[in-house]
Amino acid sequence: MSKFKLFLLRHGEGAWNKENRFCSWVDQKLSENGVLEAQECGRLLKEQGYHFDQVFTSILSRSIQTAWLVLEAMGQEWVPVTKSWRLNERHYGALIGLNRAEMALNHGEEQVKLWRRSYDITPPPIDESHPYYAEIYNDRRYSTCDVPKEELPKTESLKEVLDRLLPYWNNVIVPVIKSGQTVLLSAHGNSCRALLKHLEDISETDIVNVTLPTGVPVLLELDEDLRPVKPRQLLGDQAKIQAAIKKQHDHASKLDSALKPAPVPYSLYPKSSV
Ligand SMILES: O=C(O)[C@@H](COP(=O)(O)O)OP(=O)(O)O
Repeated sequence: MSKFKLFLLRHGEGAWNKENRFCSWVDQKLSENGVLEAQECGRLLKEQGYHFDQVFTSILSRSIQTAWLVLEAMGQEWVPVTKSWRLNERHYGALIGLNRAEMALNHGEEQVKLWRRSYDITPPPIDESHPYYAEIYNDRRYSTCDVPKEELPKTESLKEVLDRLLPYWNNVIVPVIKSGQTVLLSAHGNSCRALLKHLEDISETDIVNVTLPTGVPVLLELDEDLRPVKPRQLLGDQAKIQAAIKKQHDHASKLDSALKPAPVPYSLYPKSSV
C-alpha cells in the first residue's frame, strides 16, 4: 500500500540544454523555455491538488530557480528549501561545455551514449587547463560543502553520483519523508536517474534506457520502507513527454542535430584523452 509520495523533478530547460552542450557543474540559468516549463509544472501540480512540506535542490541555479518557480506557481513559496551539492548534476569531467552532436561526429554515437547513459563509465577528468575549471572550483559555493574542495569530484560515473548522493538521501531526506512530509526534489537528469536506480532497483543494463525530460514531475508512490508500490508516473501530457524523451535521446545523434552544432570555442582538451 502506498504510504508516501515523493516527487522528483529535472529542472526546466537550461541555456546549455538548448545549445546541446554538457552543462554539468557549470552554473547556467534556465532558458526562457525553461522558465515556462517550471511554471507549467507548478500549475499542473497545483491543479492536481499536491502540497509540499519540504523541497531539496542542488546548489546549481537551474534547479534552485526551478524550485522557486514551481512553488510560486503553486502559491507555496513559504515551503522550506534545502540545498546540497550532493544533488548536483553528474560531474561530466573533461566533457563539460562540449556539444553532444559534435562529440558524436568525432567519437561516434555509441561512445557518446556510453558516456551519457552507462552506469559505471567515467569520462576523462577535468583538469586546470579546461576552460571551465577555474569558474567551477573558484566558486564560493564549493567552499561550503561537507567535504573539502580538494575532495570534490573531477569527473563521475552514474555510480559515483549515487555514491555521493546516498549518504544525503539516507541521513537527511529519508527521515523527512518517513516523518510523513511530502518532498519535492528539484535536481538534474542524472542525479534523479541515480536515485531512481536505487529506489526502483533498476539494473545496470536497464538504467541506460532511463531518460528524464526537463520540467516534468515524476511521482513515486512508496511503501513504509520507501519501496515503490507502483510504476513511476511522469505527470502531464503523455504525448509531449514522449516527444521530449525522444529529443533527449536524439541529442547525441550526429545525423539529427550535428549538421549545425552550437558553436563551442574548443573541441578537445590538450591533457585529456577524450
Ligand atoms: O549536464 C547536462 O548537460 C545535463 C545532462 O546531460 P545528459 O546526461 O542528458 O547528456 O544535465 P541537466 O540538464 O539535467 O542538469
